[in-house]
Amino acid sequence: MTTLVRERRHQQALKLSLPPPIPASKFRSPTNAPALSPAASPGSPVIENFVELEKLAVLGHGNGGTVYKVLHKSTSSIYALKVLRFNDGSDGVRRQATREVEILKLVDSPFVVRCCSVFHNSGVAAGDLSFVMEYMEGGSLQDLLKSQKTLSEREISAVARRVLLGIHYLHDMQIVHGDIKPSNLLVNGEGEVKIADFGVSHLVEGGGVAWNLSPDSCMGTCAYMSPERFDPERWSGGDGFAGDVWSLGVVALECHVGRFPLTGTGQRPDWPTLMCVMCFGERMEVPETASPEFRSFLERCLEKDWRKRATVDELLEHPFVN
Ligand SMILES: Nc1ncnc2c1ncn2[C@@H]1O[C@H](COP(=O)(O)OP(=O)(O)OP(=O)(O)O)[C@@H](O)[C@H]1O
Repeated sequence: MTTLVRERRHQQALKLSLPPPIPASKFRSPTNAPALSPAASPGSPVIENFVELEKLAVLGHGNGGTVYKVLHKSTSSIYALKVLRFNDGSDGVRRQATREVEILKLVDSPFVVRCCSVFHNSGVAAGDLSFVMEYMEGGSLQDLLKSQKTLSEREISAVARRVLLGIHYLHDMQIVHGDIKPSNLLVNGEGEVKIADFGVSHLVEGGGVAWNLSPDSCMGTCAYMSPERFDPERWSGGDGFAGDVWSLGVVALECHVGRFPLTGTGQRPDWPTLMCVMCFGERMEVPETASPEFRSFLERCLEKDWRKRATVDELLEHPFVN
């Protein structure tokens, strides 16, 4: 039996690419018709049979699943394979998987990690569901922060711009990502950041998103969730879209300070602590070490009242990302 070991990445410092600004208008796609099958990356084959893949290493573990580095034998191309396992009673994981498949079938953007194929019951584990995805060899922004601790404002600006373009694309398709956080922002070999993981995403059908949230139902971390998701009564619900902007603000601030920014040093971002941060005090503190443009960007993302928070369109025009 072969034992797969977790791949050791980042032995050399990873560099984020700092591309020249991309005109936002280039990626506006209000009339984009959804694709009907999972999007393959341009030029890459659709993988039709699971046996064409050979597992090489474990890339990471998430809620209910494992991600492997795999080789597509006939083309010698490398992909990432995410396997979600359904044990008896794991309704949450099943719901997550169904949602993820529905949404992956719709998306095709340079700012979103591409899914090439989906397999049901591939035999990796009982009742599993597997996604073959574009391999992001730089790992996640979380991995990058572990090795580099902080990013420069130029790097944060490049990350924020790509995430905004990705969120813009998704929102145009009425998709709320709902889980923007460092471990869901992946980096490819060119240092480009893309959005991944649609496990808690929603397709909005009129009237916004009704999140069913409680400390128990919150899958993964709640740390990047917006005030209106924590306390819908106080903030009158929210439309879902503004929550992605809040999460981006938390991520950008984390890249600057080098640790989760909404709680004190060493304090766990658990439900009661976060609830206090969201409910007390009017404004989020942004550090004076940030430049005026960055401070202004953060303040517009971290506006507690979602109706006053910046929209993605507004942020795409903000000097910090231009
Ligand atoms: N396409 C990919 N290419 C390379 N590495 C990946 C890819 N997708 C995921 N990974 C790695 O696998 C890890 C686990 O990913 P997964 O999406 O299962 O969970 P997560 O986002 O870390 O956590 P959660 O399930 O709580 O959202 C990621 O943190 C990342 O390091």
